Amino acid sequence: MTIQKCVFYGTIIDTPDPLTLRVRKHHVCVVNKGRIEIIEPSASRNLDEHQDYVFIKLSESQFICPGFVDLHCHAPQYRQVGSATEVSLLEWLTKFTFPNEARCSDPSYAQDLYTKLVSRLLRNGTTTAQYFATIHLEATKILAEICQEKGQRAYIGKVCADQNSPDFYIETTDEGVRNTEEFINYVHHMQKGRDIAGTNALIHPVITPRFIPTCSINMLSQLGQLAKKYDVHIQSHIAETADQVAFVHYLYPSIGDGRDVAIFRETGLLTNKAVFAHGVYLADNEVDEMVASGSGVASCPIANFLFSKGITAIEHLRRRGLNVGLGTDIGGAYSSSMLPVVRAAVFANRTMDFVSFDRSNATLPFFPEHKDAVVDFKFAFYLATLGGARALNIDSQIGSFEVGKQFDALLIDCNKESQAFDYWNEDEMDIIFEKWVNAGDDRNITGVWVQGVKV
Ligand SMILES: Nc1nc2[nH]cnc2c(=O)[nH]1
Ligand SMILES: [Zn+2]
Repeated sequence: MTIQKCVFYGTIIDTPDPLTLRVRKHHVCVVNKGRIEIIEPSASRNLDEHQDYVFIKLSESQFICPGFVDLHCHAPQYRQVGSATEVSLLEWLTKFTFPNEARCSDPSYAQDLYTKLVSRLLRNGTTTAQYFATIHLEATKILAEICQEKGQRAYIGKVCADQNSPDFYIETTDEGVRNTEEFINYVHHMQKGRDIAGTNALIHPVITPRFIPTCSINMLSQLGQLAKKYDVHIQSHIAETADQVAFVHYLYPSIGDGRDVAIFRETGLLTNKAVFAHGVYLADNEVDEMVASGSGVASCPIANFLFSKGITAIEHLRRRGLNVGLGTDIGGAYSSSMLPVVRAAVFANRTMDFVSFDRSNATLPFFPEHKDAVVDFKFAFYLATLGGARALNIDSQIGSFEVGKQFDALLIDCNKESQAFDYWNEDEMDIIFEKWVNAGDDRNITGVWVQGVKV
């Protein structure tokens, strides 16, 4: 991997906010040391001064757009993607997922699986991923090394679980906390001296209590202390299914109101660096508390259809001020590409309009009001790029194309022989983009850059 100085010339597309598809035709985007130096209409630019740069002229069917941010992905579950889609969450965990994740006690198994996963996600255009690994320190370090080597921006957590887990896949409180601290130090050490763009490291450690049922309060509190000591990111699951919410209340009825948000708050895990998956069954007062803490939600609409029997009410949450992005939730869900997740977010939120119709007596905790802006393809694309970056607190670095931001980008060609839809060159660029989002796939992704490096 070499650091490239590049000039892209052609169409640049991004979503600076949920309602705006910004299409900049006939522009130059100059990238140096991983960052965007210049974005300007090409007519105003004399390129002579960039003669030592690699010049990439896009054709009429091509554009560049931001790489995807997958906010919630279980790396070991890549082995089971596409299977076990017919059971409830708690059954799925005990029957399929815990035995599968336990296999990562073997480092060579993890090496092979994680190599396949990271290659696949990069091919699918995921330039940033937030990963749950497993309880195993060694395998989690392997995942960090693979992301670094392949050049994917990654937020990685060693999963913590000291209760309500099978004998073959559990750790003591001490092991979980000690190995989390060792992993944080390991990653911080890995990043020393690598800082290609002058600021951001590529790999980041994340404190990762699996979900409240598998963690003692002692473990959660010690993890909260680690989060404070190292000022690092946090991830877990929150308000995902009715069973899970009930289980948490049964375990910890007297900690706050016995619900996820209160317990994360009481244990120091509700911070502005925390991203929680799902958030389907959040009450409005809980949303407001999350907003005040600066934490965010990773909506995983495919998994929500399969497990949650509910929908993350994206626009409702956003309107209250919550940061929301999207996650594949590999492998509770069956897509390893963010494009089907974008489409599912549109479907799920569109569904709210008519599922709620004529159900005046039903209690629908997941969408208390539903007169919100439509989550359309551009809104969902925003969530999968800048929205996710914002939830991770790195929206000043990635997620859209601005001078000074790092260049995490995809080169999309909508006129490939093998692609899944047809190309008409009289279509406007915004239509071509929409068609790719709705009908395209990785066959259209002809280049992927992270921090200005082609990966
Ligand atoms: N979707 C999902 N929910 C969880 N809750 C606890 N663990 C998991 C998991 O692996 N996937
Ligand atoms: Zn998950």
